[in-house]
Amino acid sequence: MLEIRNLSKRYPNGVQALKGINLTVATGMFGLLGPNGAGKSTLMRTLATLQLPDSGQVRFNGNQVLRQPQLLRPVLGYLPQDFGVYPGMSAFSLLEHFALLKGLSDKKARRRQIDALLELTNLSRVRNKAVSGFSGGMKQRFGIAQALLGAPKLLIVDEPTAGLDPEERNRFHNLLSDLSENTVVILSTHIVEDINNLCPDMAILAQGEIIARGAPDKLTAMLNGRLWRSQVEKKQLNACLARHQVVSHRLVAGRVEVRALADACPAAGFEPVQPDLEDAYFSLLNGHVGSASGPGKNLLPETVIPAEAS
Ligand SMILES: Nc1ncnc2c1ncn2[C@@H]1O[C@H](COP(=O)(O)OP(=O)(O)OP(=O)(O)O)[C@@H](O)[C@H]1O
Repeated sequence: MLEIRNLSKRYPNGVQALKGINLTVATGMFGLLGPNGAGKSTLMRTLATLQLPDSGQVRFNGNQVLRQPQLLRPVLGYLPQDFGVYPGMSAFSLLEHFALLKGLSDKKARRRQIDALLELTNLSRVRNKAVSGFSGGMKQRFGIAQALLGAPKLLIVDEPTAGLDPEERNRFHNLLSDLSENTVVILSTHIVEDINNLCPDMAILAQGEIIARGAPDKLTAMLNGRLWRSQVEKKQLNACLARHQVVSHRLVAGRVEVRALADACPAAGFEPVQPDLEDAYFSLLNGHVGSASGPGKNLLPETVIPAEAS
């Protein structure tokens, strides 16, 4: 169990990256979804004990992580957004190097674990090849192998599928999903589909605040019966944006598909549409529905669990 209480961080340039974050995360896959600059990496680095917040507490299985990071590190796996590798070092040698740094001192046990992780991440075939020459997908799988050294109980993965092709992404998802059975896995991403596919529980982070928390289908359900779709010409888009509560718009075969929120059909040409997580995400981000303090506060449905009370 991971407990985050009142976590705040302001960088020296004045940016307030985290504003009193409260979250409790149990074993399984937890998605942290947010746009660029929301504060996801700041939160991930703080949980990984790589940087300190200005205030707040983090506890993992009862231990105070910020005060005693040495208690978390042996059971922590972290895959950062970008990680460098020593040029020319093979996958095996690099894993051995990380394993030693992680304190896996028994040579036989260490090598057994490295072999198993290379197998798990489908890298046995290239174990003696330089990681610096790997494709993006292979590098990410190597990243997860190093994060899994020491069989972590808390696994933090920051934007893991950016740049992966669909096949690699699928493989990576399956791997994460298998791992989450007895581990707290926190997946931070701006890719809604990744969260939808993988996470039974999630939170949305925007401008350093948790604006919603709950199961993806519960967050989506708050839009049931209130989402409408229409296709308009590009030149009509601005008028449509001005007139309706537009959640999103995208080009479909040269025309613009507009999705809007309304309690009843907003205009001729609109038809009801089944909401998905992306609709819920945009609605919450734009304040059409959601957070207790946001612009849509009077629309707060019971299914959206706002940020936990401090
Ligand atoms: N070392 C730093 N010094 C100053 N400002 C920073 C630093 N790191 C991050 N920030 C700022 O803090 C805010 C949150 O950044 P952070 O990288 O945590 O967000 P993010 O959600 O991970 O975004 P992205 O998806 O783009 O990586 C941003 O405004 C960013 O510019």
